[in-house]
Amino acid sequence: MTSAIAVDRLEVIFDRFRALKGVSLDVQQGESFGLVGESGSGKSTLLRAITGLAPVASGSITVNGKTLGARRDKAFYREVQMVFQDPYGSLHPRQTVDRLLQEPLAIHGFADGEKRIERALDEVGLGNGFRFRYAHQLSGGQRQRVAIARALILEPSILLLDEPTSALDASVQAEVLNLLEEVRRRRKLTFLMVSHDLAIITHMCERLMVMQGGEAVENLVANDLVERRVTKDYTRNLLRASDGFVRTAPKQI
Ligand SMILES: Nc1ncnc2c1ncn2[C@@H]1O[C@H](COP(=O)(O)OP(=O)(O)OP(=O)(O)O)[C@@H](O)[C@H]1O
Repeated sequence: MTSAIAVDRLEVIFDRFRALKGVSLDVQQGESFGLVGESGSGKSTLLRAITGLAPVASGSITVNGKTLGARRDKAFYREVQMVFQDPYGSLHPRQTVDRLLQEPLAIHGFADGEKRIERALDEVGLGNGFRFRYAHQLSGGQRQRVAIARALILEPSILLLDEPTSALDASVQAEVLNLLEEVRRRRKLTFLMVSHDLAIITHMCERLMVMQGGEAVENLVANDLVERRVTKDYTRNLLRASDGFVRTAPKQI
């Protein structure tokens, strides 16, 4: 089967700083894959490199069988969409939900906007009643639902999720994670998801990669984390650091 995302020996260099030092990754179509690691390990940089927002020095990125060049074209954004951590920063507060959803449709020249907007709002559990509200009138969870609707409206096959719930309260977090999981099942999406919360990764992802200092430390299946079957001290320390995850995970998510 063609991989959804194949990253091969990717190097990202900011000025002289090597943020990614030859990282390789293979995510199957329909799979949910997690990236974990301490702050600064390069998780977001990897997502940003895939979307063309980080300076790739060498290596390759292949999406659904197509190796990407330096620029991302419109076709790429129909396949791959990103959801960011902060729904306050990623949505313009003085725009209506309708306007926020119209924007990608206009860029991509879709004629069936009405239908798509209704479907997307419905799918994220907001409904048409939210359509003419302003982003600043929404709660954090509602905003993140709008951000998800905006990502889905072009019907991508891959979502890159960068800490999509870490700015939300715990109860809202669980709702948004459940929504993402439902959407993934329904649309058979591929997820590549960054989280510092190992509980979230073990619940949402089938496999994961542990990163440190711009390198891959180890690749695991989610159950390895649950059963603490890890080979590297670094991963063991990550597990220890997120000790609460074992106690709270099963109920909350
Ligand atoms: N635009 C940039 N210019 C210079 N350095 C950058 C830039 N973006 C990221 N970096 C550096 O690259 C390294 C990796 O950053 P990245 O944001 O990918 O880490 P992360 O694992 O996602 O961390 P966090 O969990 O804190 O978000 C860090 O040392 C960061 O300072």
